[in-house]
Amino acid sequence: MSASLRLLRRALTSRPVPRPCRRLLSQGSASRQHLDALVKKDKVVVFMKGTPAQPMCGFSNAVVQILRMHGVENYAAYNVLEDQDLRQGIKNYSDWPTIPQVYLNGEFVGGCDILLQMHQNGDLVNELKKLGVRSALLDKDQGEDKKDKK
Ligand SMILES: N[C@@H](CCC(=O)N[C@@H](CS)C(=O)NCC(=O)O)C(=O)O
Ligand code: FES
Repeated sequence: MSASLRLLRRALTSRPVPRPCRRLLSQGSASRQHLDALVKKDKVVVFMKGTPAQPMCGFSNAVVQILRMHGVENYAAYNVLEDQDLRQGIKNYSDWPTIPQVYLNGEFVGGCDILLQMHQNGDLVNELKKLGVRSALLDKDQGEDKKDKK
């Protein structure tokens, strides 16, 4: 049987093509390409419920407050409550099941528990420093160091 006949027979006899996997083929706000661009566009990116000015969930609020403690106010925040494709898409993208999600320099860092841990163990100050994002806490520590040395 010729190759083209074989293809034709397969097309006629095969079962219906399954629905495309949304995770791989989703378009628009949930496509991997779009999300890749979003997380890389800004040094600090947060996917959250609500906005930094009006968080709609305690977990998202915790991330906003931790960043605020570090003097980080000027970051890209995306409200997943306004876009259900984005809400699911970002979970698929990071393979992390919950919101909020924090990205530093295009890298997924974690949700509010991880950010809190990084805040407590000093990793967040260091990461922000590496990114060239000034941390108010770092400034404060250095100010206190200088005072101590006087
Ligand atoms: N322990 C999590 C708390 C976040 C969490 O549990 N988020 C839930 C409730 S807001 C969530 O995103 N559920 C799925 C959804 O709402 O899409 C963290 O560290 O970020
Ligand atoms: S919206 Fe209910 S716990 Fe976040």
